[in-house]
Amino acid sequence: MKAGSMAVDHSAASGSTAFGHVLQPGELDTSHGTILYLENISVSFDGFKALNDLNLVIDAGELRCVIGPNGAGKTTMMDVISGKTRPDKGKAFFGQTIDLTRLTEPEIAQIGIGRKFQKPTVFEQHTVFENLELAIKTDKGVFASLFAELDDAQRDRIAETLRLVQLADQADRPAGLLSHGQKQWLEIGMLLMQEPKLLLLDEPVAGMTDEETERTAELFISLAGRHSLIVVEHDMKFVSRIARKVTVLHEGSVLAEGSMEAVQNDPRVIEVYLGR
Ligand SMILES: Nc1ncnc2c1ncn2[C@@H]1O[C@H](COP(=O)(O)OP(=O)(O)OP(=O)(O)O)[C@@H](O)[C@H]1O
Repeated sequence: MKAGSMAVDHSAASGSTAFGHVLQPGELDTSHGTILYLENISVSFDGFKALNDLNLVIDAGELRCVIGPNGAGKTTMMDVISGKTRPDKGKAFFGQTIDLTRLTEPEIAQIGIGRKFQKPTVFEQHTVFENLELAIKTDKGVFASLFAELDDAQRDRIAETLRLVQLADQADRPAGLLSHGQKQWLEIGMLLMQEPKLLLLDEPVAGMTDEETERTAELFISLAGRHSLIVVEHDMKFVSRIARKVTVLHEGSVLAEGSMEAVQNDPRVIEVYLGR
């Protein structure tokens, strides 16, 4: 059967893209160019609105920086996207069709949203290579995973990821001996083994040296396009280095959005955040 006719046969049930690829139910549909769509999201904690009618649209392949003062709602926003916190109201869609508010945290990780928290959580006793190996085979226990044979494709993927996160020369070292920055890259590598479409990165360069920060900037720029990234960060030098579009949160909603230059010169942003 030709691809075109398949698209016609199944589109009513599962949707088809502009290029005739047939989407299975639950598969990510970014055919309209959007990977994440948040509309009027509100989250309250004991009556306090941590998010207040938040709207955010992220394009497929985009690298978006999110900044804002302490308590602006950045972490809460990441919690909503990753399923850790349920919004009181609003819409949250991954691609055109996947309603994130109906999925659990593990289901959201499974469909391709990978989250990296501020503190690295690698397996310190295991080597860098083994950490990536474990990340590939999360369905098995640690010991079963280490004794199961990797196939050639999996070995190639680990080698490619090691190169990408600049740890190829550290592959056989225990992860516990890595620098703080290297541990962060390893954890990003572990996330990449899951082939996420969207990466949520919470203060990724906190505690890094200037050189590590610069290498992280290069890494994120190289990941954009193939992945979409949302980076929450207070380090403005880093944000200026990687930013295409910046979203400024304040009191649970978007205060400003645009190029780094535009938000830096926005008097409202200067007043609540950058001028402090
Ligand atoms: N589980 C919770 N219970 C009660 N209040 C909460 C909870 N989580 C967050 N908050 C409050 O919601 C507001 C937003 O917090 P959030 O952590 O999202 O801000 P943030 O922008 O990430 O800040 P920071 O830059 O300091 O990390 C804060 O006032 C915080 O105290």
